[in-house]
Amino acid sequence: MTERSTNLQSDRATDFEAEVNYDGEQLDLADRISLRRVAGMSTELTDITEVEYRQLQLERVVLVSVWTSGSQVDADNSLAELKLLSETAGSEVLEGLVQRRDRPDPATYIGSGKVAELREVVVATGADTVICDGELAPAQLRKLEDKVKVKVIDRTALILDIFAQHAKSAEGKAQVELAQLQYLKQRLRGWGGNLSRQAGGRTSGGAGIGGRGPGETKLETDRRRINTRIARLRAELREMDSTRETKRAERRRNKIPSVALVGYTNAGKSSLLNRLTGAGVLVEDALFATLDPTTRRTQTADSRDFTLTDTVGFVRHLPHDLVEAFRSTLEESVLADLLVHVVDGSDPDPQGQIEAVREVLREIGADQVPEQLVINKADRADPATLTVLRHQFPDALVVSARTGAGIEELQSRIDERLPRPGVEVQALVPYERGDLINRIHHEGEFDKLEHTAQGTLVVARVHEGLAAELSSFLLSEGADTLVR
Ligand SMILES: Nc1nc2c(ncn2[C@@H]2O[C@H](COP(=O)(O)OP(=O)(O)OP(=O)(O)O)[C@@H](O)[C@H]2O)c(=O)[nH]1
Ligand SMILES: [Mg+2]
Repeated sequence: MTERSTNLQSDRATDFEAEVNYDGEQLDLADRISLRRVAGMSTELTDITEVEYRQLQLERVVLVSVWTSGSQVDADNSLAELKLLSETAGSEVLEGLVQRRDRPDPATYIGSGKVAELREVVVATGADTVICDGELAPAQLRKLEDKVKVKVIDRTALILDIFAQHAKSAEGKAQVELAQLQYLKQRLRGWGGNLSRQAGGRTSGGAGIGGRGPGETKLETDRRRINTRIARLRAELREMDSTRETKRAERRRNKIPSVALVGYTNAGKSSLLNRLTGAGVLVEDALFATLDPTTRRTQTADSRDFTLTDTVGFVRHLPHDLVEAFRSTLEESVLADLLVHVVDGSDPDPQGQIEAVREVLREIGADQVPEQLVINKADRADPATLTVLRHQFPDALVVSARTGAGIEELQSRIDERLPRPGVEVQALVPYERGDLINRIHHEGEFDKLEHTAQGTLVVARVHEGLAAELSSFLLSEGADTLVR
């Protein structure tokens, strides 16, 4: 990975030749492409043996990226991230190649000279997969695959695969499958051409990709079946969303303020949730460890309740299909009273992460929600980077979920920025209504609390609902003196 392919060319040339001979023409291309069913299709649609999905057996991979803009450092960071993503998907990264171009080659993504070099690297390293850092058109994937003679996938497919591996809840699984099917549907013709058994594949010299006659019909059938499945998944997701909506509505009724932890994948959102609430949420040094939002009820220092939700992490160029599919999950953030935007301060490009996250927030319509920036991993971040970040984002807080540094400050900042209950009340609450005092404790804010012979005398700010319940115990203006 650190070594650029250009260094490899000379000393591996002989291996390359041997491999080429061994490899022959394209005869075993079909063998290298293994297939799998789309997850979940087997139960309901047992008859769809044709709808097969290229298995991402990403075992030994070579990464390829086209560097169109930005600095060398940006290009390296981007490739480093692709490496992390690939490893998260369970593969071993053998080599990384970057090509500087104005724009990706329309035919093969990388230029033709680089394609030959890539083929050499693939042969020399014994890679079985090439992963391109971008979203490639189906025709580009196919052409490149023809040339390098191993499986070629793009960043989108890689991210979809990671999500598929990590999804745990029924909702998460349905969302991932929906996104995969959307992706597959657009590529069905292209991939069908490469994979299609009934059409005889390329080697038969037939009409090829999505050819005429029965082949075409087959693709159409597949597409229709995929559409049916998509529709069913959408309906299921709507159903699940209504359950979530019921919970949300209940929180709204109780006026419990909500905070959502958002941020780049691996920034430390789950670690912060654990720090702030003691919840035992999965923390992993892996991308997209969290796919299901976890909501915990917790309290501010003055025991006001609020909810804290851990959310799915974002990444640069998050596939649009995924954002669409995860919309209901992501909506947790749109409806929050405050976003705690967690940034990994030890990342080589925190600013880039912040920008990528804000872009997704805009896409889902959460850019209107107040945002508190939190620079995490202060314990291992470079002090110079932290200085720059503090300067650039003066309102940001610098914390470490690991050591606990800055956490108290974060707690009081959350407290400050949570919406305040709007109605000021003065009431004399009889002792048998201790439940109301308790609710003010959790849902409102006391200014004064005094135990008198007649009951508990309170001056507090509460939400309208609670104010209404307190209405029979309210004191008139004149009674103000009582509390002084
Ligand atoms: N050194 C250090 N490591 C941290 C800190 N906070 C989190 N980590 C580590 O960073 C990794 C990712 O943490 P998570 O809390 O899982 O991150 P996340 O944002 O929830 O990640 P995803 O759910 O995958 O998007 C884990 O290995 C944590 O132990 C910190 O303050 N300092
Ligand atoms: Mg997480």
